Amino acid sequence: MSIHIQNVSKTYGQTRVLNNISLDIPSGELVALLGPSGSGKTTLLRIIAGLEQPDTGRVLLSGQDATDQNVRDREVGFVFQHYALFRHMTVFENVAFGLKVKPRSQRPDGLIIKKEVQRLLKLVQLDWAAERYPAQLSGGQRQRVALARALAVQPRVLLLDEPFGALDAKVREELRTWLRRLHEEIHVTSVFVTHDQQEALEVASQVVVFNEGHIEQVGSPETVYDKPATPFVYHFLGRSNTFSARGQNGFVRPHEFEVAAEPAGPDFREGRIRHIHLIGPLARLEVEDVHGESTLEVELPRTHFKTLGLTPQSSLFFRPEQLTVFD
Ligand SMILES: Nc1ncnc2c1ncn2[C@@H]1O[C@H](COP(=O)(O)OP(=O)(O)OP(=O)(O)O)[C@@H](O)[C@H]1O
Repeated sequence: MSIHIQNVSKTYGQTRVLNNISLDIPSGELVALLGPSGSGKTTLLRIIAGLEQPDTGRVLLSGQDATDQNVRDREVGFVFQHYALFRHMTVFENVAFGLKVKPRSQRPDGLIIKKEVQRLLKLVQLDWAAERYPAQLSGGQRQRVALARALAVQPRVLLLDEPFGALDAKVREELRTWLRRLHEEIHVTSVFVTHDQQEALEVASQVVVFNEGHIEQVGSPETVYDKPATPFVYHFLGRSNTFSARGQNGFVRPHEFEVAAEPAGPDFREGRIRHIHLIGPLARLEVEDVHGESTLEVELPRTHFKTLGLTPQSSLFFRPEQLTVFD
């Protein structure tokens, strides 16, 4: 199902939370709403769901105006950060819930419900846990149950609000890959809210970057990272240094420096290493620009770092491989 947001604004008290937002989400996409805390992502998600009304503007689902449509009639599935599973019900009963509470005329019979729940539990790789209670599962497993439960009613769109927000880093990473694969399998239009750049870039087919109630840029993960439309997008998507070269002011990412232990050419600058952080396969260096009086962050593969034989206080020669300049 496609989603069209047209000129949506929303104000709470004195605060304009969404400022004339327009956004088209084609059917079958997996879209990330990415932005800092308070930028309006959740509010937009709730407006798409029908849990919140926009002050102005419209929401079209499959081309039909749904602005005044009830939540129940929109056929959306919801997954929140804090898995709101029923604690007194087994995993099976949790997933079956949405089907069992349907009006009698639409309710599938018991055997069909059973088959459907088994299919969904297989899809989220939890068929072995059907008889367990939520308390007997890990956080990541509970989120997968929540997803299976949301899918049970065959939503036309799946809305996820920081679905992995409460989980630890390793589990988050596993679930990202898992969500992307699941989406490839079921292809339901999905929108998820995150403030984690890595998560958005890894999982989504399209990323929508929010800032203070407006959209800064919409594009594929490659586009928003490689061709940021604004300085805000550039800074939000990764670490950056302010840099001037040949009379131009711009930005350089820490990994975009060419580095050497000796002067290696006329446009190399000299710096002094202040700190060395070894982070897994990377070496992150804090480097004081000898002439510029600024501190820069320089990142290079740890193997390369080793071959240079650098120590704290050594000199380092560097030049940007590219300078990103905004007009
Ligand atoms: N029901 C409400 N009443 C009043 N203010 C609200 C309400 N809901 C949200 N806000 C305010 O609207 C702004 C945007 O909130 P929203 O939850 O959409 O942001 P967000 O980008 O999703 O942030 P986060 O990542 O922290 O959830 C915030 O300043 C928030 O305090």
